[in-house]
Amino acid sequence: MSTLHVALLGFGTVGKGIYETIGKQQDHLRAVIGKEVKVSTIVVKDLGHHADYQGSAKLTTDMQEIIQDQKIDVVMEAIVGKQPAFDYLQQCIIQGKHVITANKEMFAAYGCALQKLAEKHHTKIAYEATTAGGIPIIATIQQLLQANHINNIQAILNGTSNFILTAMRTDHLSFDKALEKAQELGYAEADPTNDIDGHDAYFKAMILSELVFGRKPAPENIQVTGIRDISSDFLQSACPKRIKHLVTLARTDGDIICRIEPQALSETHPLFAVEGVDNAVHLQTDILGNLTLTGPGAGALPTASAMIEDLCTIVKEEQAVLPIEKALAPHY
Ligand SMILES: NC(=O)C1=CN([C@@H]2O[C@H](COP(=O)(O)OP(=O)(O)OC[C@H]3O[C@@H](n4cnc5c(N)ncnc54)[C@H](OP(=O)(O)O)[C@@H]3O)[C@@H](O)[C@H]2O)C=CC1
Ligand SMILES: N[C@@H](CC=O)C(=O)O
Repeated sequence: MSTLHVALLGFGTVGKGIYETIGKQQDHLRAVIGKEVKVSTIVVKDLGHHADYQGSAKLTTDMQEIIQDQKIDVVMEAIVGKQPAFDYLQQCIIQGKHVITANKEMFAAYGCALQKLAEKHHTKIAYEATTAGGIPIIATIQQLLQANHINNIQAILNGTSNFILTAMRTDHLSFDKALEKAQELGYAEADPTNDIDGHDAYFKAMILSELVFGRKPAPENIQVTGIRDISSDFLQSACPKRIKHLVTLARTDGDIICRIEPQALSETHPLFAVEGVDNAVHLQTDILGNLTLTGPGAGALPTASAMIEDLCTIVKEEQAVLPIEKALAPHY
């Protein structure tokens, strides 16, 4: 049986989740894609953070060990920020490697450029984990858009914010205590201001906008407010409504509008019951009608799930294309 060689970029909450899940799911992966999946190299920033590492993959800080290794088929990226992630992934694609990313900040800025580069080099780029954690929202939208138009999206896209708002309302935790808990559970970003000030939800909204509408909203049509100033008293006073950190993305009169802000939702709203770390995306489509997907929006395993699903899709798409290419090849 042949081997699929995988490299990991990042070995924090998400990187470790991928590594452990690939290890545990070997038999299942072998059955699904017909290959042994081997993580051969892991790139981190500081080896000192990994003194207790005992895995079999090589741990290094030198990205060239991935880029120059011709055996590596797929690079799964889970590091932080736009750079050096964008440069690293460009170099991987140029070397013919497939790329899977969870890095929404980088992908919101450079997703289109990476997709074009991947097309040019006949490689694949997958980004399910960038948006709504483990919910297969990117694959669902890609499937839906073949026949439908989506005109309006309402969503909860930040697990940390939803976790904090829920814990403050139901467990009467202070804002700081709830944030601390979200950090311990691996939900929050390295810099949690991205979560609580709405930047993380903004990155995800931009990724959805490019996918659904083919472009981002004009800057004057984007409004972002986080949850930093919300108090327990305010949450209680809104009852029986619930305050949710809501993303609204809509096409109106040729413009795309994006609003990200706390809103009081009544019991009949499709996102009213989305609690804790869960995310949800409510789509209004022209043919299907309304569709709501809900599920874990952050954390090691939901994110690993999204990235390993991407891995399987990439391998299966390759396997489907190869026989066609062979059949189309000239016979001499
Ligand atoms: N946590 C979550 O629930 C989710 C996270 N994401 C995204 O996944 C990515 C990773 O998140 P998470 O695992 O939580 O973050 P962590 O902070 O837990 O881990 C980040 C990892 O990236 C490594 N790293 C950072 N900068 C560099 C660099 N310049 N070169 C090489 N390695 C680097 C760190 O190395 P070292 O260990 O040496 O410090 C660490 O291993 C982020 O982009 C995040 O937005 C997406 C969906 C969900
Ligand atoms: N920090 C993010 C992690 C997943 O994208 C969140 O809380 O949603």
